[in-house]
Amino acid sequence: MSKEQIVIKVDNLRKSYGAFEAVKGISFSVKKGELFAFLGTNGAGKSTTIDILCTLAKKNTGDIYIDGYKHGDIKGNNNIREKIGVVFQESVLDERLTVYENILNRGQYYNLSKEQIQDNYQFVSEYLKLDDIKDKKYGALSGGQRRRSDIARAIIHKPTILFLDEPTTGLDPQTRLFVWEAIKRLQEETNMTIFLTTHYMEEAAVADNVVVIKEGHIVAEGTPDQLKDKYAFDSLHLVFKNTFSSKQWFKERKISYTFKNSIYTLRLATTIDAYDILKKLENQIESFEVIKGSMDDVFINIIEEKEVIVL
Ligand SMILES: Nc1ncnc2c1ncn2[C@@H]1O[C@H](COP(=O)(O)OP(=O)(O)OP(=O)(O)O)[C@@H](O)[C@H]1O
Repeated sequence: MSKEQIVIKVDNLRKSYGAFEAVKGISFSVKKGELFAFLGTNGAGKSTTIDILCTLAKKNTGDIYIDGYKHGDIKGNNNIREKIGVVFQESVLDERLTVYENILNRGQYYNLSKEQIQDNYQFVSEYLKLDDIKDKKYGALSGGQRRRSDIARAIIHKPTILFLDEPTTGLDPQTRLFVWEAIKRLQEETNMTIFLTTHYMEEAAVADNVVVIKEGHIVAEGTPDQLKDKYAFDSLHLVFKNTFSSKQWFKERKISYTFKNSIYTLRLATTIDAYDILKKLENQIESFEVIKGSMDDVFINIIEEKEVIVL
């Protein structure tokens, strides 16, 4: 299937809790097979939006299409549930059952045949490496093992779209990497669309597309590179030898900088521009560091409403 096919289309979605409007008319679309990162500060409206898309909560107004099905009526919502898998922040597996039993039960919920469930189990077990935990009770698992089981359960019916609400929060770095690699493999090898919320910007940095919401409004969207161009910058940090009159040097050349804790910071259009400056100053420098603009900068600058002007 074409990468350009739209699998999620949201138009002017609104959701209120009583008098409080949590989602204030957002519109966006997600293409088939992409890793889509839905970002925002705590309370921005991410979980509310996911709950609505997954048919677990009602919207107030707005049009939503998921994998071609219209969201909102019973038939459309039932069709949508067949096409999606969801991993919530809080686990929904039965603590008293084994991993295998939990996943099998879920397969039965989708009316899959025994053979189909077995085939699909092999598929999810390979991606989430379930062999060593298959017969363990879910309640006895570590946080990382639970996450692997949660994801496996969510994809036992091989959905078109997998919704992941902060899938790696609370995991140690090694487990986080393991879970993350499984998610990326699912996307790349099976063309599953991944709809992700995360507070880890290094995960957002490898997304195909990013939407950032703040207080229920979309405040930025684009590819990570597009967002970096607009909201982040590369910089050069310089520490000079005591003998060098650095401020005078910059003033004469009309170069802007910030100065803090003996470090001069210069904004760069690209990291290569550091080379020219370093060559001119090579005998005066005590130390230097070239720093690439990151998704952390992007997120902070978007939330603080600072667009970056490269000097
Ligand atoms: N059931 C509810 N009743 C009333 N207000 C709610 C309810 N659920 C969420 N809210 C409010 O709606 C807003 C959006 O919440 P939501 O959980 O969607 O944010 P979020 O972006 O997912 O945050 P987090 O990153 O902390 O998970 C918040 O102000 C929250 O307090």
